[in-house]
Amino acid sequence: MSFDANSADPAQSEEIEAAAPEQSRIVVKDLKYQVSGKQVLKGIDLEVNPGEILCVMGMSGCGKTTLLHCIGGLTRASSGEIWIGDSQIVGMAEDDLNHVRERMGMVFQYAALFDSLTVYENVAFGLMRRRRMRSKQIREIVSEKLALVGLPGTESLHPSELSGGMAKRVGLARAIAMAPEMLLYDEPTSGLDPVVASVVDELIMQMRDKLGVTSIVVSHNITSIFRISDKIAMLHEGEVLVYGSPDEIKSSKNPIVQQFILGHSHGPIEVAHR
Ligand SMILES: Nc1ncnc2c1ncn2[C@@H]1O[C@H](COP(=O)(O)OP(=O)(O)OP(=O)(O)O)[C@@H](O)[C@H]1O
Repeated sequence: MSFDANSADPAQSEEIEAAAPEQSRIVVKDLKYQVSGKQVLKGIDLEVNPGEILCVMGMSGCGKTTLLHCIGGLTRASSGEIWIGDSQIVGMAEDDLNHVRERMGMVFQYAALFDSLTVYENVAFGLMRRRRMRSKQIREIVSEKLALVGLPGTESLHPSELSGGMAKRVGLARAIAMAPEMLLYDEPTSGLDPVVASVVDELIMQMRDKLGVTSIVVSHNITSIFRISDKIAMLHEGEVLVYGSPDEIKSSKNPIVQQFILGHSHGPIEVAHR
């Protein structure tokens, strides 16, 4: 599978070139989220440099998805700051937040496709709503993105005809069709066999390497995390337990970190060096 950034739609390429890299820096300061009397996020501090991949790992229920949804503007944090470039989105008015959301793509844990729509209509959904594009142009983008995720020619299928892995990849095609500056992934490889998981890993890295996309990936997949990340944060009970490069995390002396890595790894951990 290959990806040719030059073959991307010209309108999209212009948009990417126009986007200042600093505008895709993500900074989280003392972020708190409380719901039903429970303090889910207890003061998170994180930073993702433009064009880097941050992987967020941690035990089930530690707050990873909540953090991702706060950053993506889907969940309103209780307090603290989230900077997307020079926009601080905690407490931001809905209209302004919509503009920031348009710069981010979300890949959801369960694909979140519309069951009544075809694959084509699912991937084209955002393009038809947000851009004044000719239908020929939309068809070309959809076909290009489906090929990119390894699903060429699946336009006419319905979600019920897709395997879980295919549905995830359609979800990814839908997110990248919008040429986002930032991509937020929730468990992009869960439920996928190792071969398809490594294809998804490659795609995430291609989005960084070819298009400079800034990414946050919530994952339990240790092999994948150490393969793709520039930085890793481990959350524990709503707090950042450790944050650093893959090498730093791998050599952390923290027993919770070591236990998590060993318990979730299915072989030797390879740290990729760019
Ligand atoms: N709207 C909500 N109402 C009540 N509890 C919530 C809500 N949102 C999150 N929580 C609670 O916050 C905690 C963290 O949830 P979250 O989904 O962020 O965890 P996670 O680390 O992503 O877990 P997993 O790895 O299992 O997906 C959980 O205990 C969850 O039940």
